[in-house]
Amino acid sequence: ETVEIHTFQDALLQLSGVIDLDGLRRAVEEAIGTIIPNVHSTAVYLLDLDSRQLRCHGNPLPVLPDEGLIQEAVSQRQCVTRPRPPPEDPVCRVLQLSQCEEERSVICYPVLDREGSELLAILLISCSRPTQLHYDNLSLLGKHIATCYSRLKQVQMQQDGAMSHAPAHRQDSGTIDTQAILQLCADLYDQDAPALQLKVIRYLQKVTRAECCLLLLVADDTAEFFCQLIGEHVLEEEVRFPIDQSCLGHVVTSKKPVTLEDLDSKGKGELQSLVLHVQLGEIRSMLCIPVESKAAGNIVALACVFNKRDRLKFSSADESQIRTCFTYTSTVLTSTLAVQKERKLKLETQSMLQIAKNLFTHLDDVSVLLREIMQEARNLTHAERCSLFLVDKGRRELVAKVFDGVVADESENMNELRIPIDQGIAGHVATTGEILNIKDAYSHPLFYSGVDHSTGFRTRNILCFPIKNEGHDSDVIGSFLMGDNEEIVGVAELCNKINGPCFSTYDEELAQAFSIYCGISLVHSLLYKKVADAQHRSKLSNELMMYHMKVNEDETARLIVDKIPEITSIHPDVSVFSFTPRVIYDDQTIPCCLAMFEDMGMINRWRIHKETLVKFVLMVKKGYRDPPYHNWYHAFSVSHFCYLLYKNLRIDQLLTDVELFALFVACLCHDLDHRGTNNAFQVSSKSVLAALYSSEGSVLERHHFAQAMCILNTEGCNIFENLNKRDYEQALDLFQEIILATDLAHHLSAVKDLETMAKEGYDKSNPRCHTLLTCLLMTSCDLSDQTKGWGTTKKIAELIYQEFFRQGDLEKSMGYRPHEMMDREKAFIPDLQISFLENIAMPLYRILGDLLPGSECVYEAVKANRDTWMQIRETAKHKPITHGNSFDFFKMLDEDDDMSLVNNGEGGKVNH
Ligand SMILES: Nc1nc2c(ncn2[C@@H]2O[C@@H]3COP(=O)(O)O[C@H]3[C@H]2O)c(=O)[nH]1
Ligand SMILES: [Zn+2]
Repeated sequence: ETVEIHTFQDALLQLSGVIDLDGLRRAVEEAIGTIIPNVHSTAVYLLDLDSRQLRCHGNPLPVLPDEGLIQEAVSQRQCVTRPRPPPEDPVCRVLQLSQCEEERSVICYPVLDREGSELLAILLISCSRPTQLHYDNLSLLGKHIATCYSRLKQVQMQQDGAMSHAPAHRQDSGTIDTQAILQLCADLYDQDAPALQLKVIRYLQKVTRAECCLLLLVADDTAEFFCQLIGEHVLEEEVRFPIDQSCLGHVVTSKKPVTLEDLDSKGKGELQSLVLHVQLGEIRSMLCIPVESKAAGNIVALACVFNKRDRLKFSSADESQIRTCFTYTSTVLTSTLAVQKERKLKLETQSMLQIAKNLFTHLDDVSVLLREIMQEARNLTHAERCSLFLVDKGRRELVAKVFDGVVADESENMNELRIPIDQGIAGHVATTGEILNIKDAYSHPLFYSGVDHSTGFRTRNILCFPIKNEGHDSDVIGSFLMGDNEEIVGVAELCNKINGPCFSTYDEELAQAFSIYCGISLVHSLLYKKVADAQHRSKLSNELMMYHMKVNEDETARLIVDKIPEITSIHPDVSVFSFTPRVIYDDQTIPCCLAMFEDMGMINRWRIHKETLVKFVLMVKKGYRDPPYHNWYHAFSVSHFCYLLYKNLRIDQLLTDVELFALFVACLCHDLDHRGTNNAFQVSSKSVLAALYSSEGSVLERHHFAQAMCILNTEGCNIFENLNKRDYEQALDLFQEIILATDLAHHLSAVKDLETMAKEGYDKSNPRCHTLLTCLLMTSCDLSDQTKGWGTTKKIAELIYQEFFRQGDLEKSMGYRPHEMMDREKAFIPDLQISFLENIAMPLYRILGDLLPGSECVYEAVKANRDTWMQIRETAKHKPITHGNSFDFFKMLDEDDDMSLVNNGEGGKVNH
């Protein structure tokens, strides 16, 4: 697209250089070729200046035929397009169309003069499928043709006049040499504005016999003069200065010429310094003529000629020479300048894009990013050096991050360059937020030459600009608050303009744009670093944890090699509800877990590698700490109860495979890394876990889940790894949901719904029923110690209260008053247990019994334990508690074990 636009622009520029109708015709034909890529043939008829006929030199029909399609367009004075004109239409002959080329359209485009009255040209084009863009470009071309045509007409009229009134080749400065000016026009084909101006300047120097000519161009947008050449000397960097501060400024408004005599000494001085670049010597004479744009009527440039040769003064003849010259050249000049401006803009946009690209590619390294940005800034503004300081809010200092284009090495913090925030030029910019463009550093009151003295560098001029953070969290980086959300995060300094006297307003604009990019990049990069750091830290702590959880390699190897035992070989009663897994020895718990996975068909169903499973279960076991109750034995017995449900109640017919799998794995993991204190304690003691999770509730349960995920994410431990994507996502979601449901608070909030479900019956097609049932089963597993014989129940109560009282003691030491249940001075265990069983456990297993016939015995076992507690309460009433320690109660119970009343023969066997 852009390539086409450029060639079209070039084609239009060609138009301004033509000097006769044939040239115009050729240029137009070429332009049409760039507008419409698939043009087949064209014919351009132009109004002949002498015969006043529309003619096309070299065409089979040199005079425009007045019939058919052409006649239509001419009479309507509008563009006409026909898909397939009949062969007898003369347009076919003009365009040399044969009948076979049927898919071609013919465009007949009339070009009118600028007033819209006279027909100047007819463009005939045969092409396939023209688009709106083509028509728009044709209309643009038409306007250029009209301009060019009127210019040619004027040239011819003057030529005729010159021919008849004056000898053609006299180099007298009083007469206009039309041949020379025509030659100049023909030469103005350059696309490069300085080259073009050079030709005009040489011409003017010659015809006015001036030693030097200067073109001051007007930049409307910034109200500046700019100048790309002085005499024949092309400047490396254009010179710019404000129009209203120049002695020639009023020429722009008055549109009247000015001579040296009209200027005061200050004005003369200004001009003298302007021509310093060329060896001109003292200015003796000068003539300045405003150049007016033909289109808009505003002043587009000033042409100044200096020092007429032979010590003469410039005359009105010189004035008319200059004016005539610009009659023909101003259009070309302005359009070339416009093209050049566009190019410069394009370059700027490209470098900005480059920076934006850098912003993303170097986001991970702030120092590289800063260096890249500053280098780009330095290149664009042609600065010798660049530095960047960041604000250290705490110390109220500026810290050099990039100095003289070199990134400050972070390891050499000792030599870090720091300056007070309110000193020097950088300090001023940092505190005021203003951009400073200092033309002469040593004469500036804020400049501190100390750095120059120590580095040996000589600072001439400085462009210093602030870097602002707009609308970001100021905690991210140390920034200096300016009020109104505007913060200064740093200061950038560019030193010594390379190819010019000082930094221009154009450089200031660039700096402004850079400032924004720098701000965005910095803030984002630092944010990124913060996030990346946090990620690293969490990864590190995870690694550390996993390192300490490292399982015994011999044990792992043995378990992998050994066959998974038959579940019944663990214990013959392993599948009956009354069996308590706590009688299984510690070294048999892992084989038992493997056997349960195997017996439930999960290893096969989920394609779990034996090695992975072994590692996983070992890691889980290691993931438990050793508080009295919430230890690995708890997790193991909870999982065993899940196995019992599967074996005795056929829950696999109510739940999906994934749900069952997730439930069993959740049982194993549900209390991982329990610290023997409850959720309330985490919050009141402001533990790290509370800091992480208290806003979402179920603090411990969230931690148990997070720990479980750490294990799953450990190399070679993910037992879910072979699930397909859908099952995998579902399994993890369920896994989380079930672990979170082990918070008794969650269970209590669901009791109503559970009772309703028990009454209405389980609906396998209702997802809510699935959720409720899995939660119910999970809680049933969690409290399953209560479903065993008295010996277990008694032992568990001992463990639980040991844990509870430890928490109570801790709370007391921290100055809090513990809950009665956790206060060894206040708790009355039989009451508490009866209350727990009646309010929580019995209703729970009641619902289970109602939903799943076959679990009635479970409820009955809980009830029996409750009854035993009631009997004990009666006996205990007659025995006072010693030393105010409730825990001594268990000593008393043990002594009473002889009383066959409470001994069902299991008591002595429970190990854990
Ligand atoms: N008072 C009392 N609470 C129990 C008993 N068994 C389990 N719990 C509580 O029930 C909770 C179930 O979830 P947790 O394992 O996190 O913590 C458990 C204990 O707080 C018990 O025998 N007595
Ligand atoms: Zn538990």
